[in-house]
Amino acid sequence: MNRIDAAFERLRSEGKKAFVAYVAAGDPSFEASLEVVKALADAGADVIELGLPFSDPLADGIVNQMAADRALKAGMNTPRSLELIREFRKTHETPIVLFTYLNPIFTYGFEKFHADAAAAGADGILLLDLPPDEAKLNADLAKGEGLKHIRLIAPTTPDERVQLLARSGDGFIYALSRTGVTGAHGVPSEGIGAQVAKIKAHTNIPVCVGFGITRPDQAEMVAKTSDGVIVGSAIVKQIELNPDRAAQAVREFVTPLIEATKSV
Ligand SMILES: O=P(O)(O)OC[C@@H](O)[C@@H](O)c1c[nH]c2ccccc12
Repeated sequence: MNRIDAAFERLRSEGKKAFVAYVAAGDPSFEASLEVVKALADAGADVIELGLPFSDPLADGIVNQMAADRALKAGMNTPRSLELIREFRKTHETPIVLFTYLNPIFTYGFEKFHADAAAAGADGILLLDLPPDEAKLNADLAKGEGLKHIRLIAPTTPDERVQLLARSGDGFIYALSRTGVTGAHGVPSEGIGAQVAKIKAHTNIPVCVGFGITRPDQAEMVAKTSDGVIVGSAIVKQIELNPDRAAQAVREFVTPLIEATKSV
């Protein structure tokens, strides 16, 4: 069974909510990033969203932009990102969603990318700038390789597209807590519960919420009204601030966030 499905099945049977952690592959270096990803898994993250660094990350705020930049400067690219997953898989089974934009995988080659990502040990893909209407090829390739195709739904997504996205969703739905780019600005509001309910009217797969979650009290609030909490920039900021002890800093930072998510 796909590791993402297995993780959510386990969480459902335990009555627990998911903690999904995002970092950029190769930030601040290949070796340090591998330690960070392992630290996230060891701290209890249920799913790791691994960003394949891209030079023009249009949906990312400054913290994630700088992380992608650090990774690219350290020599990260698509083959090295897949290599990082392969290394991680030697010791860990935590599911990995490979997040990126269309350009890097267009350059790499769609077919080769899906096949190589699956062979490396990825479990899902999230292609930010690929709308569902244009996604047939990638969705079919993902399916053929046993990869979950994760869909994003924004607060501004019109109702008929919420339905389309929710029904074509696979693994879990990523619900954005607000509009704009990734980062700490703009905290999630209680209104997110209504958005999650709207999505759940069309699908039985889990709905996780991300964007702007930085503190345990926010994680707890979001966990109460959804199936999982996604945190990115706040974790990435720890890498930025502690490049020489990134894994340890990340582990210390996520532990209370995971506890808050699991307290619900
Ligand atoms: O950084 P935040 O606000 O905690 O949001 C999660 C986010 O970083 C991660 O899921 C992600 C990284 N880049 C993205 C681009 C679009 C959507 C989501 C993402």
